[in-house]
Amino acid sequence: MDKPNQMDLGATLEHSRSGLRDSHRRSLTRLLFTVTGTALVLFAYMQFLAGAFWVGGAELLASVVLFIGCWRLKTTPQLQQWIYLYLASLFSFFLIIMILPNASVTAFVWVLMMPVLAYLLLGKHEGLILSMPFMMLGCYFYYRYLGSVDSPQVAIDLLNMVLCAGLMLTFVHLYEVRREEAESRLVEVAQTDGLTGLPSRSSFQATLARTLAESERSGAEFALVIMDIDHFKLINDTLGHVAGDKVLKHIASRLQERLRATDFVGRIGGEEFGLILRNVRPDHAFELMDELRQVVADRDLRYGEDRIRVTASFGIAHWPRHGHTAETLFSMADRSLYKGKTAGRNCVVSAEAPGLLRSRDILAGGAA
Ligand SMILES: Nc1nc2c(ncn2[C@@H]2O[C@H](COP(=O)(O)OP(=O)(O)OP(=O)(O)O)[C@@H](O)[C@H]2O)c(=O)[nH]1
Repeated sequence: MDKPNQMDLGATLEHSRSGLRDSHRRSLTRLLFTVTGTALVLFAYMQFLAGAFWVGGAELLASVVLFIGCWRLKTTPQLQQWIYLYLASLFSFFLIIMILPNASVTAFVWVLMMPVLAYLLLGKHEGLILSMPFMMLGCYFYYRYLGSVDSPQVAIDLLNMVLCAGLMLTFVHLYEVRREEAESRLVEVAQTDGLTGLPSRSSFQATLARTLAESERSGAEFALVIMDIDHFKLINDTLGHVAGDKVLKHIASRLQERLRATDFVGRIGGEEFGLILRNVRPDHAFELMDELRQVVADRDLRYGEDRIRVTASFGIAHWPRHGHTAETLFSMADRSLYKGKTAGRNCVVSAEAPGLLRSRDILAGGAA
């Protein structure tokens, strides 16, 4: 049962990460548009002073487009297209100022800026694909600018440029690879419970929110279950916290073993687990959880000379019958769990209104 949970967690992580990336890239791109637009106004002014009216006019026009873009970038869904358009135009502009008849040698320093901008805004794959051809063209234009490579001094100049550009691209690429790895690791740690390896509370809540949104669209029913180990404090107090930790891991494995591929389980508190059972009717959810309750109660855990046997109580709330929001469903499931605890534990209670649907043991009056 590892796979479905990892898939769900992966999707949740990816969603939150891309959300972060999107807002970060949006503000970074807006900043770059503002800086480039302002710089172009200054360049246009100087071009007008120098009498190059058509170049100045073009730069002024480009700055107007950038300022409009800066405003549009706040909300546009076409962020990627804007970034591509910006980078391709900017890099082309760099190349044009390199091949102008009276080009300054300093124009070629922009070749080194290409990978920095492309990787910042597009990431490692698309950044590499976009910056590499422009950088190669920039180096070629530098070679043309130098004329024939007929002296060691000219060869050194060319080598300086090519080596510097190659190293810049390599280092920016390596940095981005390491940064992405570190980011993935960090998000994974934040979203996973360190003890059981199950998704953490925040990951569970994100999956619940996504499941709710999907169900609102498709109408597919689902159940939210809160499971709590009975008298867990007693295990800690009598056998120690190491034994308590082993029990938590043991329970996490049982839950993962028994659930279906479409279900989701996370550790939402100390000895509390949350389950999302998708596409399930209330009576089936109840039966499934009662089976699980039986499995937990029947399978004991070896701990040195001891054998630990635990039971758990389950509270179920069903969408849409018991609520439409995560808060309502949580509180309904919690209330059912509390009823189960006060009714003797080792039972499943569903938030069925107006009556109370309880597991067979409780109905028979024989809770363990
Ligand atoms: N070993 C261990 N214990 C934990 C962990 N997290 C919480 N606990 C303990 O879990 C216990 C929970 O106790 P209670 O909330 O009183 O619940 P309970 O003893 O299970 O009683 P009922 O829920 O009423 O059946 C506390 O003693 C916590 O210290 C953990 O990660 N490891």
